[in-house]
Amino acid sequence: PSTPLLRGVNLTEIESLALSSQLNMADGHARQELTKAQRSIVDELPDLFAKAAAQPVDDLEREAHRAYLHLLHQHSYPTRPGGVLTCYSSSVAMEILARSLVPAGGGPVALVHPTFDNIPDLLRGNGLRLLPVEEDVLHEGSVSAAVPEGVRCLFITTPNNPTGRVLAEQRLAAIAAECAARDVVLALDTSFRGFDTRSHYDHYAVLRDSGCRWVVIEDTGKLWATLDLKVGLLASSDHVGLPLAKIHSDILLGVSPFVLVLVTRFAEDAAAGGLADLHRFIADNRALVRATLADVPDLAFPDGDARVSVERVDLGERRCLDVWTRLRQSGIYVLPCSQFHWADPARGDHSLRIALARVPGALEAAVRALRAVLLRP
Ligand SMILES: N=C(N)NC[C@@H](O)CC(=O)C(=O)O
Repeated sequence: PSTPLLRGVNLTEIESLALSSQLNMADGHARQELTKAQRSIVDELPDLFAKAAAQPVDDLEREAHRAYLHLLHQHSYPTRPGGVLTCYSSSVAMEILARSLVPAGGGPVALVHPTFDNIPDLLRGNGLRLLPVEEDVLHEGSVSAAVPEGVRCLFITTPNNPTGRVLAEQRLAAIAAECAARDVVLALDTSFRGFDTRSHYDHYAVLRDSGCRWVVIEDTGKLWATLDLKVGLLASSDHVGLPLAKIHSDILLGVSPFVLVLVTRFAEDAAAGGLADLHRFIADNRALVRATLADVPDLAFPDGDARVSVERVDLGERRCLDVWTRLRQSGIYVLPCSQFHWADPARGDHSLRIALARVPGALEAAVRALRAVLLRP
């Protein structure tokens, strides 16, 4: 049986246990130090606050969309009114999408497997049935297998969490064409795309050219240590045929213009070299984890070319719950992977996920403690 003690507990509940720990390597939020350039943005906050108060919020929203999406080379995003809805977080955007799919009727939602469990939880919480689509089926092989028969929507997290796997441009085009032919809504969660330049081809141009009905969820919250001051973006095709704007209005009037201005400034700094620096920072932290654990027997890193801000560790015969529990006794937190395998949790019972957007010193201390636990029988 899967890790019984964590049965019925979701990943976010496990992450919340770690929130006050100095050695929290659990959640995928950005908790590294601010760079010098980012600190100077924070020093400007009083002026940014005044700017946010003075300018029309429509302008600030358009500026934030453009700064963030152009940073990631997404030049063809929809600019029509309501084409990109701004939310407090990507999970709020996810909830709006899930609710909008319900009246559409039709079959289940096909969802990439594994992926972060709040996605299946939000979909199921709205009464939708789910069909898992394994990453290998999604990324390779016949396109018709990637779009199961009778589904109303195909939902893909790319880059995926926790694997970091990125949907290639040609594959996206092929899947989008299949969805167009079968009138299946294609939904992408691209929350981790900031870390991986392989996901910086213009997804919106590919989706637009395919003619399919599509939705994309973006998240500014994973990249910069802005204390979760962030926005989620809910972009959609003009013929998506889902009541996204209506449900969005049920949930919020709008996000804080102050957060919009902050996101714009961080995105501008990222475009001026900050994003490349962040990529190097995450790569160095990934190398630190792998070097520190290099001499531990019966251990592997299954996502060899991952670039996202998390790293999965395959524990061999060891059970993730045992390791997680022993680490927690020292106030150190990582994330067990069972719940990522939302359709078959046992497949995650022998792996952990380590957050990489952390202060290197803290990360090293946590991974050294993990090494000690793994070396002790
Ligand atoms: N709404 C939720 N559940 N938020 C948690 C999520 O942001 C954590 C995450 O995505 C990760 O740890 O990979």
